[in-house]
Amino acid sequence: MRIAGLMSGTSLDGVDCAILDTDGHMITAFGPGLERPYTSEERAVLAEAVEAALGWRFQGEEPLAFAKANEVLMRTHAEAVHAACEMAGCRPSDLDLIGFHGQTVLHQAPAGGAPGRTRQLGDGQALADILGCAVAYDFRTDDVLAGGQGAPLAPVYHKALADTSGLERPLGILNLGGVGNLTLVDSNGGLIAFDTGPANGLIDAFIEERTGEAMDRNGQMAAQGRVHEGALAEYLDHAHFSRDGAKSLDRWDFSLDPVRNLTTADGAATLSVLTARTVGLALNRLPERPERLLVCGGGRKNTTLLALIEVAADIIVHSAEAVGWRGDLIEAEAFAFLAARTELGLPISFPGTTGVAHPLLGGRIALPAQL
Ligand SMILES: Nc1ncnc2c1ncn2[C@@H]1O[C@H](COP(=O)(O)OP(=O)(O)OP(=O)(O)O)[C@@H](O)[C@H]1O
Ligand SMILES: CC(=O)N[C@H]1[C@@H]2OC[C@@H](O2)[C@@H](O)[C@@H]1O[C@H](C)C(=O)O
Repeated sequence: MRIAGLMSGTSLDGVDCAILDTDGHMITAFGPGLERPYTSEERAVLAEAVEAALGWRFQGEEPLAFAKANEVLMRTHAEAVHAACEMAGCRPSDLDLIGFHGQTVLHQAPAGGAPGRTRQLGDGQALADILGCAVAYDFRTDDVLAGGQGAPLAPVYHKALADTSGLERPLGILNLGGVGNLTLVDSNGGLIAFDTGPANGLIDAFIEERTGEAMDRNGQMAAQGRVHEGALAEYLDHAHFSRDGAKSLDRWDFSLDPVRNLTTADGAATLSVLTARTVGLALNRLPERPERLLVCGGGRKNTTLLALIEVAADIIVHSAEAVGWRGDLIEAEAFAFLAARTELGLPISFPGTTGVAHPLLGGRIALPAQL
C-alpha cells in the first residue's frame, strides 16, 4: 500500500507528512516527506486549544477552542498531503490510505486503577472527504480503553525500520520531541518502550518565556549555564521516574516552577541535564542495554543535549541520519505504517509498549463520501 502519514507533535511547530510503501510489516519504499510549518497565527490557535484542554481536563463539555483548532488542523493537514503528493507526482485520491494522528491536546495516563484518557483533535472523516482518500485515525483510544497508556505507539514502526535497515540488536531508539520516548528492540526482536521524561517541551517553554525565541537553538543557552542540583532533584522526585513498566506523559505534566528563579542560561542547562539524566534512568530500567542510541525528533539537532545524554546516560549517541533514517519524518512515517496495520487488522500496541494485556488493534477508518 502507498500511504501518507501525518503527525502534528506536541511542540506545535508544524504538520509532518511522509509517504511510505508498506505491507504493515516492512517498508518497501520511502516516498517524499515534508514539514508544513504552522504560521504564528495557526500556532496561537492550537496553543489556545491546548490551554483550554488543561482547564477542561476531560470534565464537562469540550472547550469551544477545539472547534477553531480543528479548522486549522484540517486545512494544514490537507495542504501537507497535497504538497507531499505533488512531490510524489500523484494526487491524494491515488493513495491507498492516509494515517492521521491528529493533535494531542491532553493526555492523562492511567492512574490508581482509573483508565487513562487521551484527546487528539482532528476529524478523520472530514479529512477523508476533503482529500478523497480513506483515512485511518484515532489510534490511541482503543488502547486506553483496554487499560493501556495510549502511548507510545511509534515502537512497532521503530522495529520495522530496524528490520528493514538490517540493524543489529539490541537497539535503542530515542525520540526527542516535546516529551522523550525510548524504544528497545531486544535481542529477540521483542519491544520495550515508554516515555522517558520531559524533552524539548520544557526547554522550549522556558526559552520562550525568557527570550521570546521558540527554542534553545543547538543548545547554545544551555552550554553557557550551570546545573542546579536542587531544581533537578525537585523534577526527579516525580513519580514517573520511579515507575517500572509501561508509562506515558503529557507534555504539561511538568511545570517550570523549579527553574523559575534561575538565570536563563542556568535554567536551560538544568532542563537539558534533566532530559539527559532521565534518558539515563530510562536506559537503566531496560532488561538489556543497547550499545548505542539512535536519536530522532527535533531534539537530535540540539548538539549540547546529545553531548549531555552521552555523558549522563553513558552511551554512544547517533542521529537517526547516521543509519539513513529521516529523523524529522519518523513519526509521520510511523502513522503511515500504523494506518497499514489498522487496515490489515494487525496489532499496533503491545504489553511491552503501552502495557496492554495482549497485542491490540487500534485506529478507525473513514472512507471518503464519494466512494
Ligand atoms: N537546531 C535545534 N536546536 C535545538 N532544538 C531544536 C533544533 N531543531 C529542533 N529543535 C527542537 O525540536 C522541537 C521539534 O521537535 P519535533 O518536531 O520532533 O517535536 P514534536 O513532534 O512536536 O514532539 P512530540 O514527539 O512530542 O510529538 C522544537 O520545538 C525544538 O525544541
Ligand atoms: C499522547 C501523545 O500524543 N504522546 C506523544 C508525545 O510525543 C512523544 C511522546 O509523547 C509519545 O508518547 C507520543 O508520540 C509518539 C508519536 C508515539 O506515540 O510514539
